[in-house]
Amino acid sequence: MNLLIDLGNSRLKWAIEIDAQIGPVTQMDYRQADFMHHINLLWQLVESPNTVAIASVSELGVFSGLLTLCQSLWPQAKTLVPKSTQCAYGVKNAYIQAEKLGVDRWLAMIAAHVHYPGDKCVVDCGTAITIDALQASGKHLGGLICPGLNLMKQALASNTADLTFNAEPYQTNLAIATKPAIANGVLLAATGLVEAAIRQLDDSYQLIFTGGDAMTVAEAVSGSVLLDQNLVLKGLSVFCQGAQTA
Ligand SMILES: Nc1ncnc2c1ncn2[C@@H]1O[C@H](COP(=O)(O)OP(=O)(O)O)[C@@H](O)[C@H]1O
Ligand SMILES: CC(C)(COP(=O)(O)O)[C@@H](O)C(=O)NCCC(=O)O
Ligand SMILES: [K+]
Repeated sequence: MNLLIDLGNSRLKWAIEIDAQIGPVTQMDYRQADFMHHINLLWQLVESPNTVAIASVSELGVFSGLLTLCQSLWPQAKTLVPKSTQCAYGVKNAYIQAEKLGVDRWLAMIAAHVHYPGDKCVVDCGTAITIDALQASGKHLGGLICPGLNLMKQALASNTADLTFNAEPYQTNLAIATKPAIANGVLLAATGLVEAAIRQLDDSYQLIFTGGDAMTVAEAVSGSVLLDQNLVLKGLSVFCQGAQTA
């Protein structure tokens, strides 16, 4: 049994994996004041995992706090902290400095390569939206980064006098009031980015969406899309299996 932990810039996602099957995913806001207490209570109910695998693109403090907690709860567990490298599990990193690629992007690409055949374009709609093109062979062609939906709305709210953050439903029509104008504007910024990226690629590339806003953005993108909410956790699972057979 393994514990898989994905620490993004907004949320912590974790799940138990048994025999390469990932169980229900728990999502938590780690910026809440009682977060450490809360996760401690939840993890006390988890029987000792063989491996704890952590992917973090978040602040070092949160990551090391979680690592310390895991080590105190399950001292026998092996800790796995995958890093982006030039090549792993058949995927070849396009970055000039391989280690600079976000490890969540790296894990999502590895999972996409292992679980889906053919050329693909992985779109992670989290705090940031990231896009990575990957040939069927595993060759990464490169990627793009832009602010995610929440971040775009926050940027407007923080840098203008009259705009406020809102939770208006996302639609694609032209709006006749401020709140939907913002919501629909940021959604179309995201879909426009994805559609512009996919236009640079051959028709063979399949879009695969993951991340908290995957459904929202995928629904508004034209063409065929696949949705897999757990690509980063699935990438961690690949690393756990690899470490067990190594
Ligand atoms: N309950 C929620 N709490 C926080 N963000 C949410 C929630 N539901 C959807 N979201 C959206 O999901 C995004 C975070 O997605 P996620 O994949 O968890 O990001 P990250 O990996 O960067 O932490 C937020 O920017 C927000 O737009
Ligand atoms: C681009 C990211 C901020 C995305 O983070 P997320 O939205 O998943 O929290 C993260 O993958 C990161 O910090 N990457 C390092 C820079 C890069 O990938 O080029
Ligand atoms: K992420």
